[in-house]
Amino acid sequence: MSQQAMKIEAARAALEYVDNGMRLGIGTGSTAEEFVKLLAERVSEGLEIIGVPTSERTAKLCTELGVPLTSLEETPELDLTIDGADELDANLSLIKGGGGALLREKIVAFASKRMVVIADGSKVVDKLGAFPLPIEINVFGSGATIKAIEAAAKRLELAGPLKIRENRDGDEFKTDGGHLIVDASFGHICDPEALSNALHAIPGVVEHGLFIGLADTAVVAQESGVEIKTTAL
Ligand SMILES: O=C(CO)[C@H](O)[C@H](O)COP(=O)(O)O
Repeated sequence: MSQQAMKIEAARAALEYVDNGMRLGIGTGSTAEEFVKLLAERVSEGLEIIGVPTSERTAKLCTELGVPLTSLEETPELDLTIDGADELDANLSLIKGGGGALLREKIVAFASKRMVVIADGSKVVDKLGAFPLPIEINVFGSGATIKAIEAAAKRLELAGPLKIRENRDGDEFKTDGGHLIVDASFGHICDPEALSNALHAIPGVVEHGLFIGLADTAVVAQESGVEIKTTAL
């Protein structure tokens, strides 16, 4: 099965968690897009849900496909968020933000009673960190913030290149909120919680892509079929 086919299988299996009347957080990325397409089919057949998109990109796709949308201003509490991930470990701690939507994704997941992650098997790791950790930073003072991130990482015995993300045309990538993304190639992160706390202590860091204690279920598509991973909340 191709990776794309596995993404579709994970997205399809995640539909099982969606009930009529739910207020849904809707993720960003290629796996989440497969979920939106399948969700739109169910909506056209009569499923009644309302969704909060985690990016402008997801909002556009939902609107094109007829998935009804709301905002966290109108609907501040959600029943379920379904979203992809760049990496997930056995505790269902995640690295997210490969698509640059980590801030809205984290706000939406935090506003949800549950978060279900959809992924193909390549995203499952023993230790987080082979995928560079996306860190969203304010444009103001970005140089000082990057220095502070380096220093915080050093205190945790982490090191590695920090790279400001660029668009295909070589310009600085800007998030939907107008911030920069720094991709931090720290390698294996032995204590994700300590790194999370250290990054949150830096004023210029808006948010980071470590999602700890947010996901309770992962729907992972492998060659052999779909596997459900859960964590006791
Ligand atoms: O965090 C994300 C976007 O910010 C995505 O969920 C993550 O990058 C996974 O994307 P894909 O499903 O395309 O592999």
